[in-house]
Amino acid sequence: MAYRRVSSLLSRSLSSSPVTSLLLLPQGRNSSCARGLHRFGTAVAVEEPIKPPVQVNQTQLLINGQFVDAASGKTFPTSDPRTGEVIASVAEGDKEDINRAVSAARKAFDEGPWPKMSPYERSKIIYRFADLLEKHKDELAALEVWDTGKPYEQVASAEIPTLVRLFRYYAGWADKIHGLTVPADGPHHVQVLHEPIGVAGQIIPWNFPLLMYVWKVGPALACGNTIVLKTAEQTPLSALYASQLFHEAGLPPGVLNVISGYGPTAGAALASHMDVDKLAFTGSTDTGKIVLELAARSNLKPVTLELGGKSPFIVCEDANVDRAVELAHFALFFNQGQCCCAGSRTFVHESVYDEFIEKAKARAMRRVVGDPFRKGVEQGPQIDLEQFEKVMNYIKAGIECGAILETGGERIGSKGYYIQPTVFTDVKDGMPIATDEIFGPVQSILKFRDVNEVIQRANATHYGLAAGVFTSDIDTANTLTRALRVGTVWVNCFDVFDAAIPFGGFKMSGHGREKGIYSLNNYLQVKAVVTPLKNPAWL
Ligand SMILES: NC(=O)c1ccc[n+]([C@@H]2O[C@H](COP(=O)([O-])OP(=O)(O)OC[C@H]3O[C@@H](n4cnc5c(N)ncnc54)[C@H](O)[C@@H]3O)[C@@H](O)[C@H]2O)c1
Repeated sequence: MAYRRVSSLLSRSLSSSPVTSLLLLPQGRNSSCARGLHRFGTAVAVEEPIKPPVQVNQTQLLINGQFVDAASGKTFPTSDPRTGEVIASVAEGDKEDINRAVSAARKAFDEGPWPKMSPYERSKIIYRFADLLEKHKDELAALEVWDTGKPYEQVASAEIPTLVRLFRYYAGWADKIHGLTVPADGPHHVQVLHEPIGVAGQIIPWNFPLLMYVWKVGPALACGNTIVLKTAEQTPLSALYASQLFHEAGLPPGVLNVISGYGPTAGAALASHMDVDKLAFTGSTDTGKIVLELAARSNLKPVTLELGGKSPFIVCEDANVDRAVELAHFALFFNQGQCCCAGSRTFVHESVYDEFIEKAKARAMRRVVGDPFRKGVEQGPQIDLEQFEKVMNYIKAGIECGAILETGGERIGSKGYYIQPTVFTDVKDGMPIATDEIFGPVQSILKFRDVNEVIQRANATHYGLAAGVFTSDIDTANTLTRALRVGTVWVNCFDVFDAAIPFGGFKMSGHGREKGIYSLNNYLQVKAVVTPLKNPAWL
């Protein structure tokens, strides 16, 4: 996912010349290669990794305002996706640590001061935290890049500013949340109070550790809740660093507890905890089903789910092909293809198909892959060996199913998890690369004939997270935006994320919406208070 800043980076790249002059182009391209036989050489990824300009200072669990070891004393490694080498050993939270964190959050909720504090005081603490994030943006960006492998420029110029903006957005909400009075039949005064829901359990994935952190923590704290957050085991570092800053900003102990650890232990303990009042989960659809069941089998806590996707990106016949190619490329390859809303089914109208695929292939071959700390790099490594192997298996499946491998398809180097930007054409709807979430730099291009056909094919999936529509015809745009069964449609743009725009899925892409005014409802209880009136309701 990206943000306004990413879109502005993109608009810049759309209007500027291609990045062929940058270093780190994939080497060894053979211009005489026939379709399907292009090979990227060893390239940049094998160079000596750049030393990250930051130290890891915080690896313990955050419980009740203190950094502590896991009760078991266990640790687990977090690794550098550029090399697979260990960055740090991190305290491994499990059920007992979740219990400790939930009781700290419970006490902080029941006894205060956070939910009982004036909303303006809460707002000021969140604003102070946003200022501290800005002050420490370089360390934060470096930690995020080291732990995730995403390009430094993306994190520094898009993700951190978005993180700060989102916390300011939620700081602004804190003192504007209020209930209603409603008219009732008869002499009754009816107030509808919007109260914090209580202790929020939150589980986040590894693809956007800091942005998932603010999507969860921002609205929950603005509404006056307390939190136990379980980070992804692949990327525990940035949330610990940020949460330390939150306490420097004045967050009371116990309000935000952060547990690093694995899903089936720490995550499952949180989802099934009897004292957690609400669960918010972002991750895969399979794990979403598990946590929903755990929530139901324990205390029926309400659950919001932000899950996977297989989003269509539809290029219509009237499209400016150059712009469509660039946008479709961005929609898929951004963040190494590791986006829940990646435009991973590129539907192209038959009248522009041939031109589109030649240009899409050329664009993928120009993609700059390398050490994410190096300036100008567009694509770093995949997050870990498991994801790397998953993506490589999908590439193999694409070839075996008869799709045409236009470019890419191989690992770059022998260290770390770099994969060549890969483009398949002649993809058919039933192929695994057209049905499954690959979560990697693999573009699948499908041909279509008319709008009704592409609507039916685009909707023929269990997912419903997002879609891109590229057309200059207002009627086509209106038809598609209404017909597509997804939570977000981007028309002639993609990955435009803004604090105020709700995000979430139809169908098996999830329940509920994050960001915007809708995200507050996830963290509020509605209480009706009815008192008799001596006089009629309206005098
Ligand atoms: N819709 C969105 O907003 C959005 C955003 C980002 C990522 N995602 C999705 O996330 C997935 C990638 O992330 P991932 O591989 O980390 O997903 P994942 O489901 O494997 O893990 C997500 C989180 O769930 C935890 N978890 C795993 N098993 C668990 C269990 N049994 N009980 C409780 N918690 C458990 C993990 O430790 C991690 O913190 C993709 O499918 C992607 O589409 C969705």
